[in-house]
Amino acid sequence: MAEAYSVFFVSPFTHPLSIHSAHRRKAFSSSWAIDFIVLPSSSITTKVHMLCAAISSNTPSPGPSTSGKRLYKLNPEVSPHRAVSAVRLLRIEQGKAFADLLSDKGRKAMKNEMDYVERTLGFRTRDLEDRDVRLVTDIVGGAVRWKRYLDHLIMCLCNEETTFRNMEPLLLQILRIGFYEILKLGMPPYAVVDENVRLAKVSLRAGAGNLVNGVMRKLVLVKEQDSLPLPNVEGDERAQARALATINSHPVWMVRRWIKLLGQEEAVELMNWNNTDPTFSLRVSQRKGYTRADLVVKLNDMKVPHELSVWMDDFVHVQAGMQAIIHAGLLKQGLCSVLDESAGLVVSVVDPQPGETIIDCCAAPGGKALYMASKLKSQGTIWAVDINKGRLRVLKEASRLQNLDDIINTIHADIRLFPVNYPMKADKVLLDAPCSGLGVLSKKADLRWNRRLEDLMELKELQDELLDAAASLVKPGGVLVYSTCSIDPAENEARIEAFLLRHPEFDVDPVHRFLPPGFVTARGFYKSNPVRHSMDGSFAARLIRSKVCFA
Ligand SMILES: C[S@@+](CC[C@H](N)C(=O)[O-])C[C@H]1O[C@@H](n2cnc3c(N)ncnc32)[C@H](O)[C@@H]1O
Repeated sequence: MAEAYSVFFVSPFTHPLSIHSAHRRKAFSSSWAIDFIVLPSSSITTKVHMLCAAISSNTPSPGPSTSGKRLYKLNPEVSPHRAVSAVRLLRIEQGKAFADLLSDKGRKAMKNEMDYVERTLGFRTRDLEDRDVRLVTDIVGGAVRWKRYLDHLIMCLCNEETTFRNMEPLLLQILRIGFYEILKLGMPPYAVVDENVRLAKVSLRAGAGNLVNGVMRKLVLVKEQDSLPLPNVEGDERAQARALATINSHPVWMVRRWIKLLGQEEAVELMNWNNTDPTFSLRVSQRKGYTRADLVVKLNDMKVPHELSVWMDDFVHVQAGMQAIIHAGLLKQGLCSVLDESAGLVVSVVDPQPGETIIDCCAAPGGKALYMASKLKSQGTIWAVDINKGRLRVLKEASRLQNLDDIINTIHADIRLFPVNYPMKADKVLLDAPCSGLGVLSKKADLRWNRRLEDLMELKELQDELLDAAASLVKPGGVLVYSTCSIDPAENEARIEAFLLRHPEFDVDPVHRFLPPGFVTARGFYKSNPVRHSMDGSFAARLIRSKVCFA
């Protein structure tokens, strides 16, 4: 069993070596601070305790001490990425964290992660290095995406179904991590088993370690024999959907819906896309006098693998290395921003022109508002409205960073009440509506598990209300663009057809002249397909308000 380590504070008046000499072989100096030493708990003899007590009355007890230093329990035998991943997965399951990119966050966030480890597991590990952060990002994102698949295998390999059903949450996370590392990351199986057994033992108890050992060794065996217990895709439509949902780790309702809408082959391709590691696009901030060629030079210097967007002149597609981009400060300096190409194409549909007034009805955190503002070339105004104050603050800060704050005005409001309080009309109105996000499941690992079929129905009502409000802000002859990051027709085409019935003063303006042909539907709407276009799934309809007054 792994040994727990304790960190002892050494009085500034006593040299740590005096404790080293008291316990010569097993003690080593803490890497955090020169006034701490680390000792295996089992070797903390009375002699050491006495020595510690003698050298300083400041020796801290667990928790904050009067000297401001704390007694940490360090476990250097548990790998930091594994402890952090287990605790983060636990917090995601409890609804206390998102499975977002950990590598986006700075050092402070990493320290927070270790604080959670200490609070949850009762010890800290050594600090996370960059490599560990990347591993945590991969493991947390992957274990969340593959949850249904992993749980199915864990359940099959437990002796009793009840063992799985009654499994304590932390133990389940440890098994998910181990299964994911072996099955999807291809890590050396026996090393993974050993490490996960150790984590279960030190964070729970010996019996938990034995269970992890038994279940994971069975996994290694069935994997070697190429006989993973996965369901066959057979039976009626519901049974097939259930099997595909397990194999591809998605909720059954989504699979059934996609098979109905797209057919089985395309539904499986879509699930494969959702399960791949997300890639990102960067938009160059031309307002800062920066060109795509400048950005490419920087990315080459940083050895970040990238490709020029084939669809838009100011976009670069990045396969990996977001951490390096963030650390280099490119986003903070406002030289570029993260924006998926599919969102950029929505702005192409709006086609902002210098001198125009544009209302962005659901603007925060501002990806599209900022891009639209940069296209106005210092002439025109964007009214960026959003109901969420915090997200609006992010938009405001980004507009300042990108020198666009002379164009963008932020307004905190519910767009449904906005026309009453701000009786204005604009040349163009963009409604980027709240939606299910079914087009961005590769980027948002946990979203699939938080969505229900009923959400689509509830969102429809909100989308209709927002559309009615947005329509009243369009001047005669002006343009209304409705967009979502969903691939579901109920939130897209169906909303527009229902809107046109309620608003005969609007007509569809087909988007052919703004987009490459592969993105335009027969009805003249914009639609990106994750599998076909290797970007998020988005939708937009461009509608023109008649110049004639309707009664
Ligand atoms: C899809 S996001 C918008 C993304 C944004 N257009 C961008 O490009 O970054 C939807 C936004 O709608 C906002 N929202 C939801 N209900 C709203 C309402 N009644 N009035 C105004 N904004 C609302 C949410 O706060 C959220 O920021």
